[in-house]
Amino acid sequence: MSIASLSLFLNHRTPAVHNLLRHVTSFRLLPIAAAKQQQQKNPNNVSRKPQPNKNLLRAKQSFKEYSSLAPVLSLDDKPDLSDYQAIGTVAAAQANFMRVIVQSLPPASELSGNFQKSEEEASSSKSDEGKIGVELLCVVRAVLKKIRRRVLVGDKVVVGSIDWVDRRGMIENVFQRSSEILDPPVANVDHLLVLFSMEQPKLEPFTLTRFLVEAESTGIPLTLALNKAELVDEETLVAWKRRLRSWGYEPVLCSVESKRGLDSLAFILRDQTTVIVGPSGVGKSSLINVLRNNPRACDAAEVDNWFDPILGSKWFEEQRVGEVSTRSGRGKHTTRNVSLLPLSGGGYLADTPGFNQPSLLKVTKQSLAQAFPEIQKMLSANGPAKCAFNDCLHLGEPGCIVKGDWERYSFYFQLLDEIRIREEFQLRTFGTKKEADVRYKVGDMGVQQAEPRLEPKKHRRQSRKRINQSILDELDELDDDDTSLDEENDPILRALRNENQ
Ligand SMILES: Nc1nc2c(ncn2[C@@H]2O[C@H](COP(=O)(O)OP(=O)(O)OP(=O)(O)O)[C@@H](O)[C@H]2O)c(=O)[nH]1
Ligand SMILES: [Zn+2]
Repeated sequence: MSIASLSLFLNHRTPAVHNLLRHVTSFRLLPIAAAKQQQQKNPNNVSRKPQPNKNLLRAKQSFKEYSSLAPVLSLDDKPDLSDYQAIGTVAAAQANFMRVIVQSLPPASELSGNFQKSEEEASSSKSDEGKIGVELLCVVRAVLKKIRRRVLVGDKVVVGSIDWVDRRGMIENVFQRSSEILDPPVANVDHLLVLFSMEQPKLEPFTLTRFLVEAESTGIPLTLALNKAELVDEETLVAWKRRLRSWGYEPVLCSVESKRGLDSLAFILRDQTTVIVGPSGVGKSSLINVLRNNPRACDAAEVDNWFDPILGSKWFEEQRVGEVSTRSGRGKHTTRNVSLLPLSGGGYLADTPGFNQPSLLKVTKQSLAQAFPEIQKMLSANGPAKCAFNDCLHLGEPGCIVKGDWERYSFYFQLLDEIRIREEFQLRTFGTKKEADVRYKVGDMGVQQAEPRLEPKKHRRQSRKRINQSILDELDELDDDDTSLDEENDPILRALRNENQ
C-alpha cells in the first residue's frame, strides 16, 4: 500500500480511519513544516526533499545500535572474557535480581579478599575449573531490557562487571536457547522427569496419560519414575512395569522412603537440566531433597565443593515437603517462580508446583498422535506404508493403519475429543474462520434481500489493527527511503500542504 492509496480511506469515513489519518497527519506534518522552513532559509533549493521523521529515525537507529551491542550468542560462541566476566547459568529469578551460577574461579588476586571460601580451602579443594559453581547476584543490563531480550531461568549468560568479593554482577548477554518450556518458564531444559507415586495418591492411568502427553508435546526427552514403591507389593510393581512397557515407557521404580532407585535416578539426572513434573503429593520435593543430599549418588566431598553459594542465600535450600495450606487445602507450592537447584552430581533439577491437570494447550488434534508412543510405533512398523490420508486422526477410518487393539486407545479418543472442543471454542471466540459474506434479511413487504454481511465486531477489531500496522509499516518504509515520497502527486500531502499555507 502506498501513501497515495491512503486517500482511498477518505471514502470510507469510519471513525477509525479518521483517527488514523489524524495520526498520519501529525506524523507527516513535522517533516513538511521542516522542509518549508528549510525552503525559506534556502529559497534556491527548490527541489529539496522533505525530511524523514527524525524521532522515528532516531529510535530506529538506536534500536539497531543496541542490537549490535548485544548480538545473540550461539551456543558454541566462546567470547573473550576479562577477569571480571564469566559465563554462567541463571538459576533463579527474584524481583529484579537473577542468581547466576558461573562455572569459573575468580582471578587469584580476588581470592585473597574475604572470598567466602578460605584460601586454604580453595587451594586444597579439587579446584578444577568447571566443577565449581560460584553464585553471583546479578542485575540485567539495561540494553537487554531495551531490546526486549528476556532473560529466563535456565539461560546461559555472560556476566560482566563482576565484583568477586561482594558476589555481584551484571548480565551482559544471553546465549541462544536450545529449548524453552512455558509453564513454568525455563530455558535450555534437557530432560523432563515425570514423577508419579504408586499410592498416596494412587497411580491413575488417565491422569498419568495426561502428564505424559503434555511432557511429550514439548519434544524434550523424558523419564518416567514411580515413587513410594515401598507402599505396594512386588507383584503390583511388576504388573505396572509390564503395563507401562506396552505404553512405550520404561519406568524407574523408586522410593524416597526406602531409597530404592535413587542411584539410578541420580545417574540419569547428572549433568543435565531437568524439570520435574507430576501431581501434588507424589514426592517431587522429597525426591529433590534426597537427590541433592544423596551421599551415595557421588563422592560426598563433591557435594559442598561444586557449588559455592552467597552466604545467607536461601533459594537453593531444602524444598518444603508435604506442607498443605490449611486455608486453601492446596499445596503451598503456589508460586510460579522456579529455581534450578544444583544437584550434587552436577546438573540442575527444577521443581514445579504440583498441579493435577496439565492444560494440554500446546497439543492440537493433529499433534496428539505424536504424544502416543504406541501410535508412533504402529506408524513406523508399517515402514513406508502410511494412512490413506496425510492428516489422518487415526479414528479407525478406512485406510488408517492404526488399529484399536491397544490399552490407551480410549484415552486417545477422549483427549482428542477434549482438544477438538477446545479448538472449536477458540475458533468461536478468537477465530479467523470466515463466515459467509452475504446474509439474507427479510425487508419491507416481506421481500428477501441479500446484503453484505457486516464483519462481526471481533473481526473488525482485528482488521483495524492490521490496517494500523500496515500504515505504520508503510511509514517505516517511507522513512527508510524518502525518495519514494512523491509529494507533488500525492493528494493527501497536497491537501495537507494547502491547509498549512
Ligand atoms: N511413603 C512414602 N511417602 C513419601 C515418599 N516420598 C515422599 N513421601 C511423602 O509424600 C508427601 C508429599 O511429598 P512432597 O515431596 O511434598 O510431594 P510434592 O510432589 O512435592 O507435592 P507438591 O509440592 O504439592 O507438588 C510427604 O508427606 C512426603 O513425606 C515415599 O517414597 N514413600
Ligand atoms: Zn490413521
